[in-house]
Parts: sequence; C-alpha cells; structure tokens
Amino acid sequence: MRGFNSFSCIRPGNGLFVEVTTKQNEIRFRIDTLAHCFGVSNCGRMRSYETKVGGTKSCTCCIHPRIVTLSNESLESKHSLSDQLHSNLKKYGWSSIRYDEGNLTTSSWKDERFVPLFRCQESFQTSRYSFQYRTNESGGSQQELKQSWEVSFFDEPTNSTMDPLQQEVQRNMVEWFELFHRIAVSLCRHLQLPPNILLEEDPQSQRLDLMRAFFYETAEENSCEDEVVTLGSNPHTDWGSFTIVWQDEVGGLQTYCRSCELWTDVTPVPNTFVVHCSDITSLALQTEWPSPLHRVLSPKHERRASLVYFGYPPRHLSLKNIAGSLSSFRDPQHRQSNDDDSAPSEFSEETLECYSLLQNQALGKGASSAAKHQLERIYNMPIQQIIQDKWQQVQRY
Ligand SMILES: O=C(O)CCC(=O)C(=O)O
Ligand SMILES: [Fe+2]
Repeated sequence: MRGFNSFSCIRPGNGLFVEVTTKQNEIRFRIDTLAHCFGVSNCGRMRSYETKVGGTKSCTCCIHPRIVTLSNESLESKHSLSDQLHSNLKKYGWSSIRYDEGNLTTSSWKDERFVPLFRCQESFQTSRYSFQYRTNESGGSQQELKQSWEVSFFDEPTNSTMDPLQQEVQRNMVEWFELFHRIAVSLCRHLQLPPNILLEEDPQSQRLDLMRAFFYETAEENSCEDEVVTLGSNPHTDWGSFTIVWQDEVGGLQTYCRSCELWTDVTPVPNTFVVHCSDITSLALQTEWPSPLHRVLSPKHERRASLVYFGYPPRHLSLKNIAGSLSSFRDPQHRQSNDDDSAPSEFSEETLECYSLLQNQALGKGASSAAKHQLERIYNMPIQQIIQDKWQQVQRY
C-alpha cells in the first residue's frame, strides 16, 4: 500500500483491528462485525476510527490495563508498581488491582454473605453508621433493576435495637466498608499522593465515604447487539475521589472508550478490584487522569453481586484546596495564588460535559446545564455541600 509504513491485523483484547502505520501517524480501523465472527463480544457496531497513539484521544479500550498488586511491604521497592498504577489511571482512568492483606479471597462473598444480607430489607441506624436498603433507583433515564444496601457515617444519638438480620447487615457492611477504605488509603500511598487530601484518613473525622452492596436483577433478553439494553446502572462517572469496585464472576461492568465510541467489558478476574479515578480527582488534576464513563448491563441468567466503595476527600475541603495541594505536591515550585478563587478556565464545555459531577442529573440525559458554569459555581464550595446537592438530583427509593 503506497504511503504506508506497515499494515497489520491485530487482536489486542476486545475486538479486531487493522492497524496502518504512516510516517506521521498510526491509524487503526476497528472491525466489529468481523470480531463477532471470531466470537469476540463487542457492544459497538461496525465503525472505523483514527487515533494518534500517545495523543490525548488515544484508544483506551483495545488493551486492558495491567493488574497492579497493592502490598503493605516497603513502598520503596514498589516503584515499578506505582508507575504502572499511574500509567493505568492516566491512560484509562481506571486500573485493576489486587490487595495483599492476609489471604484475602473474595470467592465466597456472594453465596455466604450477599444472600443473608438481602434477607433483611429494613433500613436502620446505629450511633455511628446509617444502613439504607433500597429497591429501585435511577441516576438517569431508566429505572435500574437492583436492590442495594448502603452504609455511611451517621453521628446522631440513637437507641434503636437491631434484630439478628440487621446485626448480620451491620457486621458485613462495616467489615467491607473498613476493608475498602484501607484499600483506598493504600492506593493513595502507592500513588504517592499527599495524605488527607483525596481521602479522609483521620479516624476522628466523619468521612463522607459510602459503601454499597448491589444485587442486580436479571433481564433475560439482554443482548449487546440490541440498540436498547437493560441497564443495572445508567452511564455515569462517579463524583468522588476514587471508587473501588468488586464484582462477582457474572460481570456486566463496562467502560466507555471515548475515542472509539465503544463500550468495553471490564472482565471480572477473581480476587481483584477495579479502581476508578472519579470526578473530583480528575478535575483537581486538571483532567490529567480521566474519570471513566461506565455502566452496568443487567445480567441475563443469574443475579449479579457487586460491592462499590465511594471515597471522598475530607468534607470541608474545596476543589480549589485539593487542586492546590496536588499541584504543589507534584511540583514544589508551584505556588497557587491565594487571591485567585476562580476555576481553571482552559477546559472546553465539551470536556467538562463528561463529568456527572458537573451535570444536573435531575434534568435527564442530554440536558445541558452548562458544565463550565457549574465548575465555577462549585469550585470554592466545601465538598460536603457539593455532594449533598448531587444527592438531591438522583432518585432513590
Ligand atoms: O456495580 C458496579 O459494578 C458498579 C456500579 C456503579 O458504577 C455505581 O454504583 O456507581
Ligand atoms: Fe459508578
């Protein structure tokens, strides 16, 4: 082929590509219909795309990020892992991780812990935590077929008593909540982020963090080839600092590759977790790490179990405080001027529209609520207030 350096056919992960290299650029054509002939599952239709490898719009779906093990051993010997984690988050906005604490195995969680958990369906509070049971909810246009338990902090005196089923909920949810918080703290250490900026690490302070256990109901006809799929979770980005997800072997979590315009499966791997960089971290890092758009397909045959931990920065900090701490941490020469309270103005409306944090989710899909204006409005607000306003926008029952 005249004008081209090389021409090859590759199949790096989910999909089949024809890769053409020229002197200036690398162009890939994705051939999804052929991918189906090879038994590769894909949710996109036939399309071609062009990408400059290494550019900001490079493909993020054709190769899955390498799994990184977070270990409590000396961090000095772990530089290569930390580099891999940085590189995954920078390129994909997410990474798969293993957490090296004791002999952590997650294979029994669904049968031994989820099933008893959902025998109880009545919300309750203790003097430290609130436990909420929900059936349906919607973060977008469609109702989501799932039940969930949520644990969050609560500090009002209460003298209610728990029945044995509620005691079981408390035991499981608090154990998971604290385990996932330790994973998130370990993640921040591996990323060499300053303490107490993206996560509340002071045990005396009340955290904004949440932990949710989901049971997704089946939708038998669900198929990726259909235009309309039944979703257990509508497409969204997470609002906080980091999200940590554990999913059972049923799968269904997908991330969106913006340059290929394709949904890609996040394939479950036993004893691993998925970390998402969420909106606050992404915005505070000047969008250097993307906040991945993701969704969950309803399972076809068997209920799907997942645990999702939503980490938040300390409640009194603002995006401006967090951005300032992260930039001076990365670049000690950097001094943020204290009298400039305005949000960074270099981001386009198109870039900022990708953040659920900056959309009014009460208005439904496609409604424009001027993301740039929203960033300016919230830039100096305490995170607690921003998140309280966001909860008003999503419907939960
Ligand atoms: O259940 C999952 O795997 C992810 C759910 C999710 O993205 C969310 O609740 O924000
Ligand atoms: Fe999410």
